[in-house]
Amino acid sequence: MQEIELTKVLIGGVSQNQAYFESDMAELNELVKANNMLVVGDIRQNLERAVAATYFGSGKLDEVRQLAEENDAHVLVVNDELSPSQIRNLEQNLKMTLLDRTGLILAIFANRAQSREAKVQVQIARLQYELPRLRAGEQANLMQQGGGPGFANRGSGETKLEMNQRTIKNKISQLRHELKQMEVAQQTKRAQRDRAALPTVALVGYTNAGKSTTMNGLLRSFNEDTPKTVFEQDMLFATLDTSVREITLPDNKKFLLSDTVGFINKLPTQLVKAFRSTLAEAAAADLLIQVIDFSDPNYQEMIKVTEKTLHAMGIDDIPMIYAYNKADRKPETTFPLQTGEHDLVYAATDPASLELLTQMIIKELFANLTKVTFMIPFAAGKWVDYLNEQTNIIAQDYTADGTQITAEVSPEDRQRLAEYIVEV
Ligand SMILES: Nc1nc2c(ncn2[C@@H]2O[C@H](COP(=O)(O)OP(=O)(O)OP(=O)(O)O)[C@@H](O)[C@H]2O)c(=O)[nH]1
Ligand SMILES: [Mg+2]
Repeated sequence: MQEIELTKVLIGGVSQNQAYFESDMAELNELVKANNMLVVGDIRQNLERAVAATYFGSGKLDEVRQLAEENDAHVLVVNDELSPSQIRNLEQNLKMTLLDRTGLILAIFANRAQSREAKVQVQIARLQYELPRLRAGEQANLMQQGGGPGFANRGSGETKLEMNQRTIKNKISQLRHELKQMEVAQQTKRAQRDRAALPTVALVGYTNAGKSTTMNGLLRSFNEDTPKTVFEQDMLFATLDTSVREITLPDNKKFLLSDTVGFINKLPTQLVKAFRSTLAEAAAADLLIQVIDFSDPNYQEMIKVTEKTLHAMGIDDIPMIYAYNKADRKPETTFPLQTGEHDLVYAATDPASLELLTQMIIKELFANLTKVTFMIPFAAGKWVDYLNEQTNIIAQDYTADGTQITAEVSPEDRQRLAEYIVEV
């Protein structure tokens, strides 16, 4: 197989003595890899604050220039979001292409987006990012993305830049409109599922924590025949779309499980907004499972980032299980182990762990089920089917008057079938 030549890049960051600077830079390295580029050098500077005009100080810039030359690198990726003028100044000063952390994350998302919805969301985020960063030379690029201005010559005094800004703004509102329509379709689907009254669980958490692996583990444990598994990979942002699957437990209890996009420190605000609808599944869930990479020394910071992001998306007040994953990578750690009412230490690849996680999910979702006996007349036979499909049947007898069924039911079902109750 032919080797693909990866673009060589330098990564750089200014540290203000932040506690998490090291792991932040390591993460930037992973992000660069996820964008199919190769890190050939690393530049760091300790400063009270980044230099307003050029991010790095002038001595550091000489160092960057030299390192770039030695390693034949033409791209510099920096660890923060830069202002448009910082990017311009640096590009002129270094004669290199500049990419900031936000631009890099947006590029990864753009490459990975699969569904139409994810693609539109990412495109909106990218256009919003580009809007204040427009330069005269970028017309061609925008025309390709935006499909042309479409409304030439509005007032002769207008500059090309303003024209372009209007083109982008127009494109953004057009895409938003498109997204809205997709959201309506999604909501309809969700409403249909709600009618089926299945409780829903959403896996959330930092990128690469093991959400998809946990989802696949649960699917394989219970749905042997058709494990429509999801994509899992040791790479940041492997998952960009929400996938929902139904899980049926051996006693016929059912719930919906969804896998969602991962979060990251300094997730571009444009993307936080853009992914609100992707995360609508999580917002509507009865239970969240926050998957945490317990083997990462930085896991506590990752929890904070996850909670901050959830909050920014308006996802609060949903019960949450804290699932400390990858315990198999910590030799001193016993697992599976429930360490609190809502906490467990586990490994997504270990069947006993998945069993414990399942027990905790059941406890949260089905605690309010009660055993009820119904007498369902033949004329209302559809409810016999319903109970057999949706609940755990304890006993079932066919009598001259109809079907007598004892089942574990939710308060909603109990109310729905109240007229047929003979015993509780
Ligand atoms: N050793 C070990 N590796 C795990 C475990 N769970 C997940 N992994 C690995 O961690 C990597 C990331 O797993 P994913 O399930 O793709 O992570 P994710 O949270 O879905 O990540 P994104 O979709 O990128 O947000 C993969 O290489 C998995 O094989 C575990 O329990 N133990
Ligand atoms: Mg995933």
